[in-house]
Amino acid sequence: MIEMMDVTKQFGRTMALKGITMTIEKGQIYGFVGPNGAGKTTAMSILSTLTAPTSGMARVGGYDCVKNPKDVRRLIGYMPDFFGVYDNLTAYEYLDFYAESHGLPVNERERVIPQMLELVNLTHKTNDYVDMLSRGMKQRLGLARSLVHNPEVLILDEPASGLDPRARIEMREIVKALRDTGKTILISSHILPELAEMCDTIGIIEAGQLVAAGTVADIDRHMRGHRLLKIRLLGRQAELLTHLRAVSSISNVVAEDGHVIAGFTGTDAEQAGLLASLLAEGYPIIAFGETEGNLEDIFLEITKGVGS
Ligand SMILES: Nc1ncnc2c1ncn2[C@@H]1O[C@H](COP(=O)(O)OP(=O)(O)OP(=O)(O)O)[C@@H](O)[C@H]1O
Repeated sequence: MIEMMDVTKQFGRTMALKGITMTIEKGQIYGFVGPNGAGKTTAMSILSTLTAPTSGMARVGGYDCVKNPKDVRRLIGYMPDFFGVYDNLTAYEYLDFYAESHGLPVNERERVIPQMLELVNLTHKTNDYVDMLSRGMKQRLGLARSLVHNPEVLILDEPASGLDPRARIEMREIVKALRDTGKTILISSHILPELAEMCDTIGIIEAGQLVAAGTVADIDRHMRGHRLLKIRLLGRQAELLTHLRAVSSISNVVAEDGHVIAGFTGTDAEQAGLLASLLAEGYPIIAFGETEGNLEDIFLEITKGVGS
């Protein structure tokens, strides 16, 4: 349903995208995760036909985003990360304005808009002015706006940004409900565990490149052989940090909550050897093992903070 083939985008001297290739099947929910400036918004705005790629090809529903933008726009609902709202319109009028601009006739608008307001839990705000709504409500109204023409594909750029935990959960539940209606969804977020729960596939993007993509389990597998060791000891922590930083199979050594965490690329036997050597050096170790990589750890391991 969504395809990008070696897409690049250059803004002046900045290469915002350096060759992104990805496919999203119909009915899938795909999560883009990446640090600030990674290129998520740029990729989404290319798919939404608002930005032309410098090279490569982007298609939605088989239509080329550059050659057939009207066909693409009919198929997609785009919720940008920042969107203006009109101060002197009510929630109903706001949606009516967008529905009309999509060419929906009056009777259709009268049918659809209350449904959209209900979907995003804003029925009670139907006649309230948009600028009086809370941030979470405005985000939900923005989502409703992207849905008024019943698009098959949704492109949601950080729909939960700036929301409190309850509003995030509400937004997540709405996105899941939309997934259950069979829509294909591309969503970006910094909220990694939420994406893991919602998405079929996660793409980790950094400095304009897709550095890993697959199911959460795939990405985890990709990271095997790059396990995280967690060591707890009674003293000599600073000394251990220096010691580990000099070991070639170890990277990213940090002290965290009374533990030492280190990336390790060695084999099981080498891991056993490392423990034996640390004990032989007299380090007072009380726990030594691998930590379960959650999505947050995996993300931090894969991305090194380039370009953020
Ligand atoms: N219109 C533009 N003109 C110049 N540079 C741009 C423009 N839009 C984006 N960029 C640059 O392209 C890079 C990617 O930006 P983009 O907004 O796509 O990242 P992002 O992953 O969405 O980040 P964030 O999480 O902060 O929204 C950044 O270096 C940004 O400064």
